[in-house]
Amino acid sequence: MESGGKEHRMEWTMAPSGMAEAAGAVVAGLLAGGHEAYFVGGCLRDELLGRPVHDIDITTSALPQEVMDLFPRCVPTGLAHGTITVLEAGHSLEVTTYRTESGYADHRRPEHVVFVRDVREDLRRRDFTINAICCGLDGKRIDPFGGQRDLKLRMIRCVGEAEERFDEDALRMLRCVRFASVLDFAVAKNTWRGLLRQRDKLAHIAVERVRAEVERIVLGPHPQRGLGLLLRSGLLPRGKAPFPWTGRELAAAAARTAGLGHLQDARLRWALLLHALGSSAAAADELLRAWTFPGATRAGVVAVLRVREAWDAALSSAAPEVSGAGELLRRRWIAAVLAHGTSAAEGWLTLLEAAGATAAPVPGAATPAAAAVPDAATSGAAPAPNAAAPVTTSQLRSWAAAMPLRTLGELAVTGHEVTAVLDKRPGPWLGVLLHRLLQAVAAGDLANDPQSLLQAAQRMDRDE
Ligand SMILES: Nc1ccn([C@@H]2O[C@H](COP(=O)(O)OP(=O)(O)OP(=O)(O)O)[C@@H](O)[C@H]2O)c(=O)n1
Repeated sequence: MESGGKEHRMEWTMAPSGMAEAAGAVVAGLLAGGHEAYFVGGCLRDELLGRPVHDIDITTSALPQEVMDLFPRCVPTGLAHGTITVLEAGHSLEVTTYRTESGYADHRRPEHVVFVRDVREDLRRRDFTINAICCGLDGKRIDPFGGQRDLKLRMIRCVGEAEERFDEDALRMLRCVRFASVLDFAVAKNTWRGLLRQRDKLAHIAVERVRAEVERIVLGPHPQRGLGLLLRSGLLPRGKAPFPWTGRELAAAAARTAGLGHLQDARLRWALLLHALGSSAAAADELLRAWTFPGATRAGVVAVLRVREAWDAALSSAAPEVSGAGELLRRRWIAAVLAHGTSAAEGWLTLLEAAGATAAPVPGAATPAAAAVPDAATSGAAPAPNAAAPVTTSQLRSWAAAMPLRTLGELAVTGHEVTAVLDKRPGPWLGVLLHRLLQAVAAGDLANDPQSLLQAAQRMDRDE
């Protein structure tokens, strides 16, 4: 489709390269076909805010069939709701016919969609004023509900009656909290009141969709603000999603997670949150599964919490007054790194530092002398273990950095060589023995050469 957009005045500065041109070409094609067409929704909100634009949506007076006739390269992604995805210059652009909606029996999707001819009717059905602005190729905006004013005021406000908007689609309540959190906007009084009245209806929304919104809040730039709003909204405990905490527990956790926004790694944000909520690794695993998290994210979060549990157990077994407690802690830390991996161990230290930045109590830190305290200072060689001083995160990092190896594959002997020298058939004993060798080498007790390892294997087997 020809761009035909020489007089094109809508300037996109925040859209990925090529997307604005492709969207412009689609709008121009619709206009050339005798229809109305505008850029609409989140793309304009983000462009006006100077935030990255991810998709450019188009709204048009053309009926779905008319859109398909004009653009042969298209996919009828939501035909019943009037949405056609047009493929243009390598970009997918959603083109939706002006429509109104009614009869939201399940508080999720409209039962009836009526195609209309006036773009203002289409804007009226949208959730928030800041999402109900459209703009033509010529750069002229249509903004019947004061969306640009609300962008300036930094305000989330429903289009029309908030209660109605939330009743139509209960997910909009979480979108409201998400936009307020991510954009750091306030929520207009009437909108908030409507949300509080409708909050029970979130129970109608599928857990995946709830999770996706909560995820955007937790992983966004102002997670603390989002959590505070979630708490005040009372949305989550009423939702269908498994959410085992009381408001009081959530409030306590929110107070302990001020470092959340500083964590870059998504896995660590969830781990810190679950840590602050006092969730065990096993409970977190179950919860993240119920929340339909992808397996890799779940495993990453759980591994970090398992390091915490290993470290808690180490602290409670190594009372500072016991002689050699520092050395015991060093060995237990090394065992935790071996068992759960360097990345999870490093994640736990980063998390401790984020929690420590807010003076969060560290579970397991029963004896102040033996608590792991955040200490961002880098240090070179591992200092001599000293139980009389608190174990700092830099100390734990040094202990880990001094490990000569981390995996069984790095041992200078194979299982086959061990079974040969012991003249035994392989069995579960072999894994146990190899791990003991690994731990001994990692802790610096044993050299990683075949002779030392095979002698140690014979000793361990004898002492069995
Ligand atoms: N529950 C919803 C979801 C969307 N919309 C409307 O559809 C547009 C596009 O929705 P979507 O792509 O889901 O969200 P965006 O607003 O573009 O923002 P984001 O991508 O950040 O979710 C929104 O701007 C809004 O006008 C709505 O009214 N109600």
